[in-house]
Amino acid sequence: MNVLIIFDTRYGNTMKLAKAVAEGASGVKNAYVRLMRVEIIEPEEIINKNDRWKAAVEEYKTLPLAGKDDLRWAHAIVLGSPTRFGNMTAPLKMFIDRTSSLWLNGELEGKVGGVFCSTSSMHGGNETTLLAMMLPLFHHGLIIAGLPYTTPGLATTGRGGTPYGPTSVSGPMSDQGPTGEELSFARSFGYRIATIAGKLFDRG
Ligand SMILES: Cc1cc2nc3c(=O)[nH]c(=O)nc-3n(C[C@H](O)[C@H](O)[C@H](O)COP(=O)(O)O)c2cc1C
Repeated sequence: MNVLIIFDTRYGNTMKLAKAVAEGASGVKNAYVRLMRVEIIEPEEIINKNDRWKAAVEEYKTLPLAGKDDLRWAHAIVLGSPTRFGNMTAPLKMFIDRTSSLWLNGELEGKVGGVFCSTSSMHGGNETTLLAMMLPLFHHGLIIAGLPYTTPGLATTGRGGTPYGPTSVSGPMSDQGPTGEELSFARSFGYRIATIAGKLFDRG
């Protein structure tokens, strides 16, 4: 069974969450995991002006670009994004907006979906970004899974981690974390997504 994780990042926080989601998903028997990126739309000189963007984007660029065939390949599709004004980033939205042909044919219907994100502030879009990312997944007919409150620490977290999906709160300089607990939520989420996809699709 195939798990596709597509995400965007600039400071690297969402990338750390994405790797933890991938790690969790990989722990499920018969799970094949692809960690993929979307297009970078800023000019290189803008990225290079910020040393931390530059370092994170250098690593991000080594990941393969996601395309429509990857979406077809997947039994579970997980989207991750930094929060931008309470919403996902433009490059991730642009990627989604190019999937109309799949939507027309209902090609993604019945697959498992999930979302994760990173914000600077606790209440600056942590949950709205997750909900916004769910909307196109619903339009495509995916079956959305979140993170249940039996996940250790979720009911008491003072930072990231929501029942809608894992998150991190990176602070005003975007340089804090993800914490060990935020990463453990991301791993649990990846494991859960792959487990559900396995139950629905694994015939092995
Ligand atoms: C243009 C822009 C808009 C942002 N908007 C928000 C926001 O609405 N709420 C928030 O908490 N953080 C906001 N941030 C901060 C990022 O969401 C935060 O730094 C996040 O951790 C970045 O994730 P990344 O490390 O994966 O790039 C914004 C950052 C930028 C550059």
